[in-house]
Amino acid sequence: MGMGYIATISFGTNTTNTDLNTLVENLERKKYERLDSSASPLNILQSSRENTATAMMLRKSDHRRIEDSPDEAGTALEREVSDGLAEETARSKDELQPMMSETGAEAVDNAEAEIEARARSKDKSQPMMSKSTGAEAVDFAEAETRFIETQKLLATQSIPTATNPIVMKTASLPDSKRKKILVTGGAGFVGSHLVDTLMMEGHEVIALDNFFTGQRKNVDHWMNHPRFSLVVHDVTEPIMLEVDEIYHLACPASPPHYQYNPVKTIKTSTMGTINMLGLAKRVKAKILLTSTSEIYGDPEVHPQPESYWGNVNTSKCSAKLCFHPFTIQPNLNWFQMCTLVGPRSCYDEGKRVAETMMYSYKSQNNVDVRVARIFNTFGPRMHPNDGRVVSNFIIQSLQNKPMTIYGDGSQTRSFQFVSDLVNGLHSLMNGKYDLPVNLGNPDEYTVKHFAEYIKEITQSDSEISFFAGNERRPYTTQTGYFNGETRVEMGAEGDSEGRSSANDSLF
Ligand SMILES: O=c1ccn([C@@H]2O[C@H](COP(=O)(O)OP(=O)(O)O[C@H]3OC[C@@H](O)[C@H](O)[C@H]3O)[C@@H](O)[C@H]2O)c(=O)[nH]1
Repeated sequence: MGMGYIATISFGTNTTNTDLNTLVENLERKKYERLDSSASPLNILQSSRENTATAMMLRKSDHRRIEDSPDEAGTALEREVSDGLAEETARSKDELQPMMSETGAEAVDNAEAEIEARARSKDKSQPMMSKSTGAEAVDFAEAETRFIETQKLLATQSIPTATNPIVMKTASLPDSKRKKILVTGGAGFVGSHLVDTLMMEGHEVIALDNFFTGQRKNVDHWMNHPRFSLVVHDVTEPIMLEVDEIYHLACPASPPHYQYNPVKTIKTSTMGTINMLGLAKRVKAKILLTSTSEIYGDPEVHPQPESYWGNVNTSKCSAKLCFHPFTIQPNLNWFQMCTLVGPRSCYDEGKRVAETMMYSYKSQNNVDVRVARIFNTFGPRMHPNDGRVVSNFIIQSLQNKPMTIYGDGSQTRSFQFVSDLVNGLHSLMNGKYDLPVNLGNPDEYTVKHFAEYIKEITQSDSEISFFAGNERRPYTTQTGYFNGETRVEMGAEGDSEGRSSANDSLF
């Protein structure tokens, strides 16, 4: 290889029939938990019926805790909480004690302090209540104990909700190892899975989202957790936070979503990235940008290594007349958009600028940067109306509606499972390699083949219909290693800093 690196990462979970089958199940909303592949970090989220039941009961009782009904402190809890719950709580306490994190301990300290303060204020305002009968004093002490137990439980696991029935148990980390991590786009499809991983590792996580495509329900299960914060904010506006790491994911990624408001999309990639880089510079945080395979444009090199310069459309749509369905929208002048610049320009050019910003801040301000170029990704929490090919075909086939192929279906894609992507992002952030890295799957399908495949596994009666379109681009990561490990293939000459060692393991 001529110069520098060719760094290509591939992952252990192939896009197998099993993955696709399970995705179908997800979209049918049958069994969320079965979606996790064995390589997935989510496999430690196994839902235990017992824990779910316990936590749900605790949640119920927690809602009635002391500050919610100060007049009934203790006695209400005593009446409401069943003996079964008391037993479960005691058992949970034993199980969870070794997992207690510093933060958990802090939460308990706070809870104890709060209870003391409330008890003191009760002494002053309602002396009769605390001192009149011994029975009430006992009630209060028991309520206090239960409240502390609840806080301990909260500090080590998520609260199941109707939309997220899985209990997520977290690890504990000492202060020295626990990081404060910002995930922009943290309530989105990929962002929320990343949040899960970081929370389970025991870090303090701030998910920042403007809810354009993200959804609160994706992080609902962390909402009462003492180490989690959700900030509703648009990255195009600056924000002051103190963090150690920034995963900058915020940007609509599905073509219909990012083309819906192209000006907003380009603002998000440019102003949003500047704002996050400014924050990283100020607080000396490491920052990872999620870029895209689309920065390669309509690639003439296939599959694409990171060293490829790309072939981005800078003039016009390549079709004579574009009827790409997602461009025909009421508030979009689709004809004008398709004839002035490439229909994907707002996204692919935006991400190219964002990458340039990352390396400018690195060279000029010494910001520690990482850049991941993400290829087509699917998995749980993908919105049914996401508009990307995987969810479109699955929904259409399940509903026996025509499956919409844009163009002749000869364009190719590789599809990666979301947990593999999250593994890759996490590894990239925690490794030393700081040049752009492709994150995807080397398995390649034509869109037509993929439609037939989905039709077959869903046993659908859908017709496969072809729409006029301008889609030619093939996206597939250049295959490096594909043996179940995350590896990098390196050029023999190494880079400017002298890193070489061919076939080094990256992470
Ligand atoms: O219903 C559909 C949807 C899509 N397609 C086609 O299927 C192919 C894949 O399209 P998708 O909408 O899934 O998305 P793309 O692969 O083009 O980009 C996607 O993956 C790379 C990411 O970086 C991008 O952010 C993401 O949008 C395209 O050729 C598209 O035209 C159809 O034929 N029918």
